[in-house]
Order: sequence, then C-alpha cells, then structure tokens
Amino acid sequence: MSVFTYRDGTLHAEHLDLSQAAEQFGTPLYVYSRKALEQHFLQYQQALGDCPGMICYAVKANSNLAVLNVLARQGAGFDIVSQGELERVIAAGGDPQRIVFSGVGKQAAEMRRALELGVHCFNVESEAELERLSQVATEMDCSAPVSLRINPDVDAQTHPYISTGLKDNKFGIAIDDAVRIYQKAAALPGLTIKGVDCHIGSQLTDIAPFLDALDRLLLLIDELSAQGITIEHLDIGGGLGVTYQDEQPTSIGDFVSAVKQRLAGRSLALMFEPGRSISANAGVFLTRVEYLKLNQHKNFAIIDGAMNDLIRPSLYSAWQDIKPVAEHSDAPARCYDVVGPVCETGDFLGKDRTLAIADGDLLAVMSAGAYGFVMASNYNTRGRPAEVMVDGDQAHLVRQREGIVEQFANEQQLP
Ligand SMILES: Cc1ncc(COP(=O)(O)O)c(C=O)c1O
Ligand SMILES: N[C@@H](CCCC[NH3+])C(=O)O
Repeated sequence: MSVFTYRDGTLHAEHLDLSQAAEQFGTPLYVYSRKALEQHFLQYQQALGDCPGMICYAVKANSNLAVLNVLARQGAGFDIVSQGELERVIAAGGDPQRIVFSGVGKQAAEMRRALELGVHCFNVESEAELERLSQVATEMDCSAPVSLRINPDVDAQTHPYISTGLKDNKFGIAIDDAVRIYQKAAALPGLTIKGVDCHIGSQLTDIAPFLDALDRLLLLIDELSAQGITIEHLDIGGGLGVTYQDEQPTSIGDFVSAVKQRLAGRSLALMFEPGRSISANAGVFLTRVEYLKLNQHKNFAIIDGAMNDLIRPSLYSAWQDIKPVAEHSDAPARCYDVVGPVCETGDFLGKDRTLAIADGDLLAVMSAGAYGFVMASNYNTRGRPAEVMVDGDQAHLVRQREGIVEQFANEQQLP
C-alpha cells in the first residue's frame, strides 16, 4: 500500500499535502517518505526472521544521509561501492561491522579505510583485486574478511545496462575460475574467507534468475567444502524490481522466503543487498510546469525539472508515472511529451502522457526514490534539487538545493 495517495484532491506523502511541500521548499524537489522506507526495510527484516544474516541496503540507490539514518536506526547493514559511500554510512550512524564493500575498482586507499573501520566483508571482484587486498591488509598487519563475487553467467532478463551476471559483463569472477581463486585466497596472507557473493542485475521482476544463480552458488559452496574451504555466508545481492508501470514483481516476502527455502538445512548466513526495492517507491520528484507548447503535431509540457535531475527516462528509456499533484485542473486533457529545459532532445521525463494541466501546475514523477538524486548532475550549469523527508505530516529539509553560484567556488582561473 503506497504512502503516496490522493486525499481531498491533492497528492499526499503520508499526511502531508505535496503542494505544501513544493510551496515551502520550491521545485524541482525530491520528497522521501520515512514510513515507506521503514516499511520496505521491515518487509525484508521480517521475511529473514530468525535466519542468521543481514539486510545490507545498497547505498548507491539513494545515499541521502537522512535516508541512511532511517535505515541505520532499524538495524540495517549497508552495501557500499566507494569510500564516499563508506563515509556517508558512518556519518549517518551506520555500523561499520554491518558494511559489505562491493565494486570492481576498489583503490588501495579505499581498502585501507575500510579495514581501519572494520567492515564486515569485501566482495572481491577479480584476482588482481584479491592480490591487492592481501597486500594492503598484510601491510596493515590485519586480515581482510572476503567473499568472492561470482559471475554465474545467468541472464537476469532486465535492461542490458543494468544486467551484471552475464559472462560478457565486467562484474565478478567467472564461476569456472572460482574454485581456483578461492584456493588462492586461502593461501594468500592477510585474507580470511567468509562468504560467496553474487549480484546478477537490477529491476528483476521474476525470481527465476535469482534461483538459477543460487543453485550455481550452492554447487560451488559444496565443491569448496570438499576442498576444505568453509563458507559462512551467502550474499545473493540486490536486484528485486519494483512496479513503475504495470510490472508485477515478486514481493519482498516471497523473494526472501524462496531464497531461504533453497538454503534450508545448510548452516549458512544469508545476506541481501537491496536498493531499489527499499527506496524507489519511497520517493517522488516534484516539478512545476513552466510552459505548455502546443505545436501542430506535438504538445510539450516544459517543466522545471530535467534529465540532469532524474536521468532514468533519458538513459534507459525508463517509464515513470507522472501525476498532477492537484486533481482538479479545468484544463483540457491532451497528450504531452514532458520535457525539461536542458539542451538535449533526450531531455524528457515522460513521452506521450495524457494530462489535464495548465502552466504553473505541479507534477509528481513517481517511484523516484532510487537512482534519482544520486544520478543527478550539474549539466547545463543547473543546481541539483533539494531533498526533503516526510515524517507523518511534517517535511524536513534533508539536503539544500545547490546554488548555481557556488558551483564554481572551487575552480580557479589561470594565473
Ligand atoms: C553489487 C550490487 N549490490 C546491490 C545493488 C542494488 O541493486 P538494486 O537497487 O537493484 O536492489 C547493485 C545495483 O544493481 C549492485 O551493483
Ligand atoms: N541506475 C540504474 C540501476 C543501476 C543498478 C546499480 N548496479 C537504474 O536506475 O535503474
């Protein structure tokens, strides 16, 4: 049940009228719901139940400090891919011992910082990275907890840009090389083998590819055990999809239960790294109509938000629902391309949308809480939007709008 619902003719986030938030904080604006974040996390936590393991929220989906803090307070772990994400988790009150460090290109300095803080595990993605981690940990006179991220060569049946578990993708260690590289990990100094990890892609609506990957990982774990290498945890990654339009993804509860069932009888802790399924439908992007441009063949609603604020439609042709915040407009319904002010033909948030709108109307782009603000840029020297968190009937500013003047404060002219 969504926390974004119409009440008295206007779209609300929990108990807050979104037109009030737009008045108070200006547009474009990201709005997140604390309640929705908590509910989604709780669904994972409850489904995991007393099975040992951890839900490590994928920080890349939405790294706002208030979002991380809401999840940290619920006992979330975190999946990070950079020192920047690591520092944000710590600043938001996250527990370093509940952090897993993923990513194909970890630098030595990032490894050092993660070892200093004592992260739970490094998800190592190549033999070269394993050697570097062994060297860094040895120099620091400690042992790095490791999992190898396995590329199981499974088709996640998602957009090619966000499929990560095929042998043509840059991610992970080919499953055929896994035993050899685990043996190497066991032999190298400064490493402690903890787990097996995989992440096959994002926005998966069917769980069959997860289960295929899982079966391959379980065979690998058996083979490792036969070689005397004990695995404590299995990390199945993130990737569960959400409803943007009419997708019907497996529910969080059914997904976790299906994975748990496959593991029954084994003494393995179970880890998940969900991003989108926690934050996407906990956020909306508010934008105002600047102009309506009615051409002979095409109508455009020109808005104050753009591809630099929310790039998913431009980058992946992703469809996100666009709703007028006030239902009442007397304007005639017309078919519009909803476009921003950026100088790119690809700058659109929606195409061929039937909307009854007038200049100045407020629109909400739905399901914008994941891979929204985090992918925003300053293209066209636009400041990035503010972010607010709704808690009941209150909205708290959790990141200020970026002023366009400060954008060049760190730059120098040639002497
Ligand atoms: C290693 C890793 N873990 C977790 C995630 C989170 O994925 P999602 O937001 O689809 O749950 C990603 C992104 O796809 C990822 O690359
Ligand atoms: N940015 C992508 C998801 C990337 C997943 C990260 N590995 C999206 O918006 O759908």
